Amino acid sequence: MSTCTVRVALRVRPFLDKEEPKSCISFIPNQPHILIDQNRQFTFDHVYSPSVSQEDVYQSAIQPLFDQFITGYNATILAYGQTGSGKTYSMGTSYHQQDPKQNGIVPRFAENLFHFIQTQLNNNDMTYKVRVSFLELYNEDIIDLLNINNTNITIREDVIGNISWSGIHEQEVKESKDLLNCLYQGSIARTTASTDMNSQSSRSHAIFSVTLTQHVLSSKKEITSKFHFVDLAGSERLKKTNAVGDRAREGISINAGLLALGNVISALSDDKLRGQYIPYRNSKLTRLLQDSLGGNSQTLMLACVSPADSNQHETLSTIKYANRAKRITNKVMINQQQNETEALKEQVRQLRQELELSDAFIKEVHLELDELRKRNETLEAALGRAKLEDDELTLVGSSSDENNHRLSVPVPTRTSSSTKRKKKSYHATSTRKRGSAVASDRLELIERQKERIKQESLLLKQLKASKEVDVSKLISLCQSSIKEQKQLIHSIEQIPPAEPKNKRSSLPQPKQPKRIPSEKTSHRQLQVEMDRLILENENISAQVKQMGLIVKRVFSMMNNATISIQQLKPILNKAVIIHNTLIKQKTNETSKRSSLDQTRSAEAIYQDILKLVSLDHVKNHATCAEITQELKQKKIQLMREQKELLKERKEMITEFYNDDASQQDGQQYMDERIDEITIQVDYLSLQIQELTAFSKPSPRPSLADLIQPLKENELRSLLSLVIQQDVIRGVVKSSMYQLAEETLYRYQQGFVQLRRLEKVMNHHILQHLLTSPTRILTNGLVLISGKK
Ligand SMILES: Nc1ncnc2c1ncn2[C@@H]1O[C@H](COP(=O)(O)OP(=O)(O)OP(=O)(O)O)[C@@H](O)[C@H]1O
Repeated sequence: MSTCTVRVALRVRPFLDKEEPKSCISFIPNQPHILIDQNRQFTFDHVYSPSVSQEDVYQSAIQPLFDQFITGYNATILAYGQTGSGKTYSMGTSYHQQDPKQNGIVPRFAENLFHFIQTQLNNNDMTYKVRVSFLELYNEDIIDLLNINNTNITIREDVIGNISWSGIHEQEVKESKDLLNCLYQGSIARTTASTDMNSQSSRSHAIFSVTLTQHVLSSKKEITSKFHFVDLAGSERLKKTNAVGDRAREGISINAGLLALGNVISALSDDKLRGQYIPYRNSKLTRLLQDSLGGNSQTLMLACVSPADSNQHETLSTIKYANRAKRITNKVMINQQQNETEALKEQVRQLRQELELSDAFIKEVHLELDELRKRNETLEAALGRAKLEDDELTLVGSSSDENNHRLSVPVPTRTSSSTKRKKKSYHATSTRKRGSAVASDRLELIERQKERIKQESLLLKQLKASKEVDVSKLISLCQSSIKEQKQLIHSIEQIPPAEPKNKRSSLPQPKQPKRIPSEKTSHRQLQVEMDRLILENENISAQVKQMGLIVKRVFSMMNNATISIQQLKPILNKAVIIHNTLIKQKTNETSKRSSLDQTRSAEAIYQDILKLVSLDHVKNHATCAEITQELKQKKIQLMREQKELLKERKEMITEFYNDDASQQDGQQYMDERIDEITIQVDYLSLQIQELTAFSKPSPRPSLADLIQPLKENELRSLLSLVIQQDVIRGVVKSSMYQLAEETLYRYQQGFVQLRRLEKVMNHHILQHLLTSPTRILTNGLVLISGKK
């Protein structure tokens, strides 16, 4: 594995007819630098002026990536820039150019790739397979542009962190023409619309991917590499495009995605943040591009800008964005799949390595265990001595049991030898009891240790005999062994100080016999060790607490509005699927005219119910209300911040009134920050709107209202369903109600789905249905059927 930084190319398009030819950018001949606004200089890997041809761009920036791609490395080109800045033109992902000179990157790449494969035809040891896919990310929905009906796309991350998209339709292509056909077909399906800034503006992010699999027949090696061509939607400012309605909504979603991408780029390019949490999961765009940013891919950012003075703000913003991306480092490797023998050899090598590690580890454990045994022995000896000494002290310092209890002023007396014996045996018993409890704990731990060592040896023997062995089990055994050893130390060190000390405190203290220095040392050592353990314990607790805080933060992040909406989405999608199935079945039934009316009105009711369930009840769900509340608060907070910033901006401008450069800098920063916050506020407004939209309509039809106008047979359809599901549970047969079985089945299916969702949100509606007048009818019907 090697590392490489993200390369950045800046391309300045020519002026468009509608633009006043006043430029905000100047170039330094033969140097990859640009000057914007006369005084701000930026340097990139490549800088292309408007006169640079498509061919030159390809040769200088893309060809090196292509060369890496055919060697087995993943590659990505990210076209970024404001709307109308030339991203699609440069990538060639949308237009079928009449003039081949105008061909963009993808058509040139296709030519290049199949030319390469052609040149390899003489090599009988190699076979090549090319597959393409085309994804669109529109309003946070992933759309498969080569199979619009495909809704199964998921993003996965494997154990070593590689990202793959599964479920996407991949089309195998045999020649350049096929590849371009897929590109054009997908481009047609891509969402474009006219905005004030571009008559053919891409309103979504699009990723066209080419996968090359090279098969080496002799060694059965397989090398698979992917090339992603990412055409990001325009990074326009909403105000500037005069976008309203759906366009504004798209704009917010686009900007939110780009903002998340910007945050990932910032996190990856900030040296201080390197190795820390990268917010890939904040949007689908960043999740899809995770490998291309900081992952296993050679990446080129193609930053497209307009030279027009009127676009200076956006141009500068794009340049700054690209400037940050320069600092990202990716970790790249050839994606090679070995044949089975090689894979097994590799596995054996890894196992050997693990075995060596385990061996060393077990040796260490044994050494530690020996050490512990020795310490245990020393401590036991010390304990024995302490016990003896305590017994002696007790004998010297206390009177008989009787005297102890009877005398208010205890008189130290010299005890007879029989009392002494009694006393000695009493204390010996109590100390023994205490000691034996601790000792039995310790013995148990030692026994367990022995047992574990046996198990470890067995596993080791198996390992040596090359039998299949669970290395992780071995490691876990060793780990628990260490844990128990710690417990053992703890148990040894936890032996309470001799109890008589406390007893003696209320009695006149006899003269303490001199302690042997070695014991003092051992007690001191014990104390030091205990202090160390306490400190260690405190440290661990602090770490656990910190982890807890992090987990809490992650949970709270996961609980944010976007994710909650996403959690709700599948539920709503299910409702849509049920609805679609109904419509499909309805069209199949057109011949059955007699049942059509009934189907239609029952279906309308069913749809209304779905609406109530999927929208109203979702919106009114407690969690949803909480989220809405949180969002509202967040919005208020952001609006406050927005207000503060505006104030700050005003003050700053006044403060730097005499200093043009500082004034512009401050204004620029503030504008960007305000933009970011505006995007967030817009986004939140939209979410709040979505969440609250359906709780407003008045008067809202209740289920009773819905059921009221039903004809008898329609009511029966609905009732039979309720009866089937909730009351009789299959005892009453559908034929009793003269319902076409198909109709009943259909409704049943629908309600089964609703029933599944009941736990989440649907309780009220079913409750209502069962307690409404239908309940009485239901009971009546049940009575009639005589099957109560
Ligand atoms: N280097 C260039 N040479 C000639 N014409 C260009 C160049 N770059 C862009 N254009 C023209 O500028 C217009 C806008 O370009 P394009 O549609 O590629 O922008 P975009 O960045 O993809 O916009 P959006 O994000 O809205 O899709 C098109 O008419 C295109 O032909």
